[in-house]
Amino acid sequence: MTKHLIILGAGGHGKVAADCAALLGRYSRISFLDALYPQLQQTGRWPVIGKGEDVSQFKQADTEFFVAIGSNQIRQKVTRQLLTQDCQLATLIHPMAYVSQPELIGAGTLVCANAVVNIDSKIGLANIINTGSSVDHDCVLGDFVHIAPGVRLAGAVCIGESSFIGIGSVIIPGKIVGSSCILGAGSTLLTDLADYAVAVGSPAKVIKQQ
Ligand SMILES: CC(=O)SCCNC(=O)CCNC(=O)[C@H](O)C(C)(C)COP(=O)(O)OP(=O)(O)OC[C@H]1O[C@@H](n2cnc3c(N)ncnc32)[C@H](O)[C@@H]1OP(=O)(O)O
Repeated sequence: MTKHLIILGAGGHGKVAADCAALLGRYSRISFLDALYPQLQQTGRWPVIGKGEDVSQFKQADTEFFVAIGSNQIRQKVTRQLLTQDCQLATLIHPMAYVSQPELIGAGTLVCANAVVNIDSKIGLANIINTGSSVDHDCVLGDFVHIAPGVRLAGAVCIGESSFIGIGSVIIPGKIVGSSCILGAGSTLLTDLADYAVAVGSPAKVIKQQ
């Protein structure tokens, strides 16, 4: 337990990531970088030690980084910047989550408490599989996807890059959601969604294109 975890983004989602990381017992230190530093010195029980642009200053052989930014677009940008700088990304799977094949979870992803990722489901880079959500068998999630708390993805659902599936929504088996889509809170998706669609309701209807 000698590694230092540095989390970018000291908001609520960052604290959830730190709480998960602390339970894993892999890290001797957990710290944050945030744009509000130096005014912001602490979040939860963890120190804020610099700004996001200070990454190179803190990069050591024993350091892992985690991007805790809810916006899929900003998380994508910051994650790509870290990869360009050869930073090691942490993958955080809460000890109370069930993940059938951890090797199919992309780097930089957080799987929160009580989430389930069932057999043969593949999760891309820097996803958020939020609290109590389930991704059933044979799903394929692209990079930078956010599955909000309590979502239910049935078997063989595909979600394109940077799409957001809102809290408590449901997608029936085999449906395909394009890239950069938004499915509103509490929706039930019975059809495929084209790229950039925003859909809401039960059954979900497209209300606009992003
Ligand atoms: C731990 C965490 O907190 S993780 C974060 C979880 N957060 C979420 O899940 C947020 C989900 N967000 C939503 O559902 C939002 O309402 C969005 C993104 C779908 C739409 O937001 P906006 O683009 O601002 O749309 P807006 O609020 O203007 O609504 C547009 C119309 O869609 C309707 N609408 C919006 N969301 C929904 C919804 N979830 N279900 C049904 N109808 C909806 C509105 O009532 C409105 O209808 P009207 O035109 O007849 O008045």
